[in-house]
Amino acid sequence: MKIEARHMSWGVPGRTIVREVDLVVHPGETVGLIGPNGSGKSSLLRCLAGLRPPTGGEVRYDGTDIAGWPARTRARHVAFVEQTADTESDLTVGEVVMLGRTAHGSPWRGPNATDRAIAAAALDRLDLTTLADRPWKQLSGGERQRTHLARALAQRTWGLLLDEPTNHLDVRHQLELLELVAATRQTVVVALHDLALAARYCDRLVLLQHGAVVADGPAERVLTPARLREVFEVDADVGRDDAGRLAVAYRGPAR
Ligand SMILES: Nc1ncnc2c1ncn2[C@@H]1O[C@H](COP(=O)(O)OP(=O)(O)OP(=O)(O)O)[C@@H](O)[C@H]1O
Repeated sequence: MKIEARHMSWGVPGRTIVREVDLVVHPGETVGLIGPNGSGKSSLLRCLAGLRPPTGGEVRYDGTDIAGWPARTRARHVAFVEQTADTESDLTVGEVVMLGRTAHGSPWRGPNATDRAIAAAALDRLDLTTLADRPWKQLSGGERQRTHLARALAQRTWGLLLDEPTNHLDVRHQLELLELVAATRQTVVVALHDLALAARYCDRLVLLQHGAVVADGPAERVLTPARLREVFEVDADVGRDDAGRLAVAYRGPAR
């Protein structure tokens, strides 16, 4: 599925937060959304998910403007894992993952055998099978984050939008999650703070500054020392490690 923003803006009264973004994410592509705190990554993802109607321009799925689409229709196209998740629910991990099937079933019946099999596979993929019966609110931050990704996978959509999915994860789970994301045939937009991981696992990087796209392309073109200084306000060396992967070494905050 192709996900597109066309001259898309979003804001609150008196303030434009996402500015005339033009973005095309091709079917199967993994695009990394990077930018400093407050640059508009979460806001843009919420617009792409259809949770915030743009104040200008359009969001399109496979060329169709999604304005006015019911939530259930959107949920059959795109799964969204937000940065902050509710902690008050009494559901078990398995039940949270089963929520991913809601958009596919009839509201008058519970999950069927197919739903159960899909949810079990998603739990297994995120290494959560042994936690399936645990109350979700008792989990650690990283376990909760993996549960939300499992819920999103159980949704079986062609689009996947992820807002900093690695921020609570230990190193092994970060790498496993990003390998999974990079390997999926889904169209993915993932906001990431770790620039080296973004460079390694994404096909392309889109850099936001003050709500506008200031660079869009392969990591080696986007992550230049000059741009890291200008946008992230850090002095950094960008090179290649022994395996040929892009490496970013920070010297410190720009002075
Ligand atoms: N509903 C809102 N009302 C007012 N301001 C908002 C609203 N949502 C976001 N903002 C502001 O818009 C800016 C962009 O926020 P957003 O969360 O999109 O940034 P971000 O790039 O995801 O940041 P971070 O890296 O810190 O998660 C911030 O200054 C934020 O305070």
